[in-house]
Amino acid sequence: MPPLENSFLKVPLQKIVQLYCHEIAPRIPKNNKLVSIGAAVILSLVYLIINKAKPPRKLRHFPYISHFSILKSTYYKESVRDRCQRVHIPIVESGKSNGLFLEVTRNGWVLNVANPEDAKRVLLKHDLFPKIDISEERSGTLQSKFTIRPSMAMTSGDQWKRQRNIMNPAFRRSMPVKLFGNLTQEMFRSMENKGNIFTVSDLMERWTLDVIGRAGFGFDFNSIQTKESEWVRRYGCINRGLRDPLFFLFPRLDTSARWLFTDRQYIHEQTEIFLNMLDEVVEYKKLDIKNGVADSALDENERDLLTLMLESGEEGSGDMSDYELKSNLCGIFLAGHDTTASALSYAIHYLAENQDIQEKARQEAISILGDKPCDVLPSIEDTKKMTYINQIIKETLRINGPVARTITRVAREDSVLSGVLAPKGTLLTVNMFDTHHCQKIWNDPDVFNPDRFSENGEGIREAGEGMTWIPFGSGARQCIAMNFSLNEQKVMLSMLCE
Ligand code: HEM
Repeated sequence: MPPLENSFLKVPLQKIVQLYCHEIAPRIPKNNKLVSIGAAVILSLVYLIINKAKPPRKLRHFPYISHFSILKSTYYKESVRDRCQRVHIPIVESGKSNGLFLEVTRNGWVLNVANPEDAKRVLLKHDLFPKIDISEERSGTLQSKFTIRPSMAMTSGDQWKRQRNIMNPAFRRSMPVKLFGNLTQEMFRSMENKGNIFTVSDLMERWTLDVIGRAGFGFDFNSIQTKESEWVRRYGCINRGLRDPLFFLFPRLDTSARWLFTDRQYIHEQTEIFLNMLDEVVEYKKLDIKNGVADSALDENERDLLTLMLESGEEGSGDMSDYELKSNLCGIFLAGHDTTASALSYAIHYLAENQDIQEKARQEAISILGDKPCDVLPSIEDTKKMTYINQIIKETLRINGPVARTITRVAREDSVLSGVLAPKGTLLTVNMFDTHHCQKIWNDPDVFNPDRFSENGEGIREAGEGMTWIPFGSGARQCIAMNFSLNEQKVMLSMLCE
């Protein structure tokens, strides 16, 4: 199938030879060997570059997006979402692609899967489509120190299964709604006396950082109170380092050439300090459990995830080394901080834009929490009653979910998707953003409408043939903290609306 943009890339070798023989060679002065060889070399190079810009032969039956389009996107600093909207959606809706198309990434050509039926196949068959292993290629980088192996989110097969078995019970038991509520109150208090103008995304980032520190391993970043605290600065510095596109695209710069970048060296030092702090926290938690004093004053669902994970290991769910534990804490941090902060910021944005929806949400919050002048902390039972606020959260995650596509998978065998062969070794990603914005699935996909998720709304089709609403992925590798995050959001939004 032809490329979807820039047909100049479709240049077969034959054409290049013809071009040389008919157009260039006759114009070269006779016996000028140097010019002839030079022209031939330049043309061969052009051919090689152009050919490199195409997917490998075994994948060329899929439509593909050219390198040029990626370069353009990078040049204009387009966000992943804007890029999906501008480039992907027309392809997905064109009818030519069946929601399957190739795009080049730093891992190579990746098949984007943006139709619900194939998404279901890829996500449910996680043994056939495991996550790719980038640990070796990224070894020694900041990314590998903080996020990659051996954390559960980045492993596959038995290593993943063993860790998930330990973490599942911990996430099932943990639902610290009191903590969410207390921190929301703390946020309201911190807003008093600070004028009337706030940057919502900043507030949400600080709130979710405190939530994840306390709920993750009982550590108080104190970010709501002050941005200047030592640990907030340190974590901010690491986060900045992880997002730096230069080192992300060229991992070698982060290892053998790091000596050239003093700021990068500083970020690595800060990361080491952060990781040492986690080592100490794990040590203390283990001692507390041994001495029987771990969070004993708290309700079961309010205890931190690290304690619950350690207990779950002791109760026979399996073993996790200290290194794995630490790496999972980092994973929980990264997966759980910005995601929920972004989801909440967008929810608040849509509520501000749609006053009628905001009023309906407020009425629901009042009917559940009451209308007293003081803040009421929602209980787990209360969050279950928040049907309309839940619809708002689901619609926000559909229209602007924080995770646009899954981590890259690899086909372990020849597989057939929508009747087309994806040979063994094909890299794939399920593109949630595209699925969530496809007109074939959703009416007016760019309109914010929480009623899609009412009892008879179109969003309920997710339970049907394929997977149409998948902001948390699906199957065995679905986000382990989906309920945790949904309740976190319900507590914040209901208290804010009330
Ligand atoms: C709105 C909030 C969130 C969204 C939209 C979200 C989305 C996702 C998605 C799409 C995946 C699957 C990725 C894939 O299949 O490649 C995932 C996995 C994961 N998420 Fe979340 N997430 C959210 C919040 C959280 C929070 C709060 C935590 C931790 C407290 C968390 C921890 C994880 C972990 C550990 C995994 C890996 C699961 C596994 O591989 O078995 N996420 N998340």
